[in-house]
Amino acid sequence: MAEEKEKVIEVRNVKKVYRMGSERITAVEDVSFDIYKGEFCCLLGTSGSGKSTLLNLMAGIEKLTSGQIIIKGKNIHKMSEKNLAKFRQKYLGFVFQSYNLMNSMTALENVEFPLVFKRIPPKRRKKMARDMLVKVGLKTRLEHKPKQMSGGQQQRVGIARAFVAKPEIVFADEPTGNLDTKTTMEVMELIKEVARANNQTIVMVTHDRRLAEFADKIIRILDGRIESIDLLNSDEKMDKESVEDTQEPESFQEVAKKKEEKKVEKKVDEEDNIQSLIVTQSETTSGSEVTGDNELEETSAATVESD
Ligand SMILES: Nc1ncnc2c1ncn2[C@@H]1O[C@H](COP(=O)(O)OP(=O)(O)OP(=O)(O)O)[C@@H](O)[C@H]1O
Repeated sequence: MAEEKEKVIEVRNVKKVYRMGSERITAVEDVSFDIYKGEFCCLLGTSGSGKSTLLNLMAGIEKLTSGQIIIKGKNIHKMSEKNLAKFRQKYLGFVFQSYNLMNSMTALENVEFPLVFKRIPPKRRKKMARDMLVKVGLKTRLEHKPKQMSGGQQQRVGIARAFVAKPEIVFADEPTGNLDTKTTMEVMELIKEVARANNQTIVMVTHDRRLAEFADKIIRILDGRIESIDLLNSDEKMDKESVEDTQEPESFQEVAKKKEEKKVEKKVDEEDNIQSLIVTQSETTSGSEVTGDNELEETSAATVESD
């Protein structure tokens, strides 16, 4: 719940239309809402409802068709690419379903990443990255590379990376979509706890209404429009009876649970999994900004390694 009523994100009459040949797909239609400092806000909807598009618009990754997105008083879609990139580095953090870690780098180096942009001296940023990894329970995995860690551990590294520079806002797109039920709950608790400790604002996309219950505010998206906005507090959880099922056939968590029940040993090749998901991620996110950020990250990776 927001402790101060400072508006950090204002979404005003936002519309996004994709053009595919002669076809026009309206992914987001006339969406308006506000998010306040310290709020944990969830965009909840079925597959194809437009929630990821909305998140990407809010992060400035996708271009608007019309409307406005104001973050910390700035109309982000009026910024130059360069200023937007700087703005993102200063105020925003990201957690992705596919972790998006650099496979050639250790956990420590991955978490140092955003601190390089902030020009924090190597010794200090190493300490900050280390402290953050300890906080997320990875004290014994500092020198491990992503493929030497489980999915849950990799997502903890992803969370440490997103939060280490203490960004005011963290965007998370299905952050637990690739994890089993137990790890999902641990990761959700972790995100919530870290954000609470620093009064950070979270905007999370999910199709899973159980995960939405971690939020203070649930914005339900249906066919690109807002269906409802619910405010929750810790004592007042969503009335499951009144909540319309999100109609997702089976979440990753449900599948994982069933497999656990049947005592099926599941060995996932993490490296292949991450690579294919990263490809999916880059296929689903469009726009030159994404490419720009990746280039930026590659550049800074070299900086980390050369320090
Ligand atoms: N780059 C694109 N080009 C054309 N249509 C797109 C593009 N990205 C998304 N869409 C369409 O916009 C709509 C909303 O997609 P979006 O990815 O935002 O939904 P979502 O709710 O996040 O779904 P999911 O949970 O499956 O990721 C869908 O109909 C989708 O097919």
